[in-house]
Amino acid sequence: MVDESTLRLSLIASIFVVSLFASWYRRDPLLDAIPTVGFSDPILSYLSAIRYKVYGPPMLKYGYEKTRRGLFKIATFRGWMVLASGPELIEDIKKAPDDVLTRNASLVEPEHTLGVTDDDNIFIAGITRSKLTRNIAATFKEVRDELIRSLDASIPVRGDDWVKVPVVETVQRVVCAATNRVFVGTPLCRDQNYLTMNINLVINTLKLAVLIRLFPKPLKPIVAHVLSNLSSQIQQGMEFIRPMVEERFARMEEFGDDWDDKPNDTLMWFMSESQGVDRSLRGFARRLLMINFAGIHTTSTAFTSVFYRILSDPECIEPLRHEVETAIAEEGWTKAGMDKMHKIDSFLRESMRVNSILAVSRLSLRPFTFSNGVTVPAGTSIAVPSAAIHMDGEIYPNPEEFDGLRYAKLRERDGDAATGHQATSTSAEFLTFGYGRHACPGRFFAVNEVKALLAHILVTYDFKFEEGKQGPRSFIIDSVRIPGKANVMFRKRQK
Ligand code: HEM
Repeated sequence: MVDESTLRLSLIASIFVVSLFASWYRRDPLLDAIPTVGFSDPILSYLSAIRYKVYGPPMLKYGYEKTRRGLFKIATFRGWMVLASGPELIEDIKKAPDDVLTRNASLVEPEHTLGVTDDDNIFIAGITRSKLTRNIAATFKEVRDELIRSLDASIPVRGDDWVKVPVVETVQRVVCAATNRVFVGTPLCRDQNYLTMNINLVINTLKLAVLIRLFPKPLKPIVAHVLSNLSSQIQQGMEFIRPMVEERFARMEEFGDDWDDKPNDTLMWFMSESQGVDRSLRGFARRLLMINFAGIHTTSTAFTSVFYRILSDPECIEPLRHEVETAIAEEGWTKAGMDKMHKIDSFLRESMRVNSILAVSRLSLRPFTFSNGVTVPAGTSIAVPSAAIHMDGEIYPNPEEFDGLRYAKLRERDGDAATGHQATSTSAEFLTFGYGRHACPGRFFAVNEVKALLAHILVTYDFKFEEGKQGPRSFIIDSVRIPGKANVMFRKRQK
């Protein structure tokens, strides 16, 4: 008897083999005009695709240096990826309308993995850009309360003793709780099962996306249907929010747009602003999963990476503490206080600079012609090799050196009016948050949260890597650099 999982695997393997052959046939001569890093031959290009999985950043750097400010292509398991650099070509991508270059078919295949539609995407980005960002100062106190509450539970320091804390898992939980304080409020943001669901969602989605992406478009829904537990995920999300949604709808019915203790959270914004889009419980659950997906893992990764850098260079700790204490003395624990922390901001931006790999990933829905006259066919992945641009010595002096104060010094030189050096600033030369119309709308919230967490840890604890251990090696999952796991020793700060 063949069991069900063997049958599923065989089905997937057969679809995969058929689609590989199909994609060899589908090579478009338009792409021949673009230089290749690795093999151009359709069959050997699969070797390059394997190589790219292991040596992505050096291959991007090689292509960038060979074609400076031009185009090159690399074979990946989902076909050719065209890499564009230089301000003009990046501007071309930025200006292209969504029905020509879409970001929806992005790395995580949101349509298949999270069941997210184009309308959902536009709606979520809009709420993040307007409501979430405008409420950063107003919700700061809640976010900070939740950060502290969650840290206290995860770092049980007593007396002067050191305690060992697994950083990656702890940061994910703390960030998830604090962010969800603004997404769904209390008590749900403290429900450990709810947090676990959202943390696992990222990992499950990434794993599923890696598989789905191996298949051509027509086969993706079939593969997703066979492998995904999407409907049970959404169902779970619905059960968590059902009582809140029912109660809030009842209030809206009774009092209209406003009532005394109307919550100021993302679920409420979703409910109040959703005229013309799906207003079902399922729709709200799906969008909450999506915004958690967009915000939790990204923010935790950004925090963990910069925290490891600070741990690796203990001499920077005192100046950073001093900055926090000065800013808090002037502004208190507020968003204005966070805005005064230029050194912390600079460390975070520098950490994001050195960790970026690919940016502005798009898929061409129609043939797309760059301003240099080169056309790519419909169905081509296009991206910007940020790993190479962020390491270009003409843009960043001593690019290989991690200089935590790089941007703080530039801000001091250029004065406060110069905004281009802040962690949230995007440009064709700093691409961690993307660039243009779709640049991350959650970046202002995320940067503020990372700074609040870092500032609190700096002034509350002493911390160091375990005796004899150093920062763990990061690894790459599909163009995203993930910090490795490590234990960090914490104790109450000794003044
Ligand atoms: C350090 C943390 C974060 C990083 C590094 C990050 C990075 C990104 C990147 C690279 C994009 C794609 C941009 C493009 O393709 O041009 C993006 C899009 C997006 N991000 Fe973030 N993000 C972070 C945090 C957040 C948070 C906290 C939220 C929401 C609470 C969020 C919501 C979104 C949304 C809704 C989009 C889609 C924008 C659109 O399609 O127009 N992100 N983010």
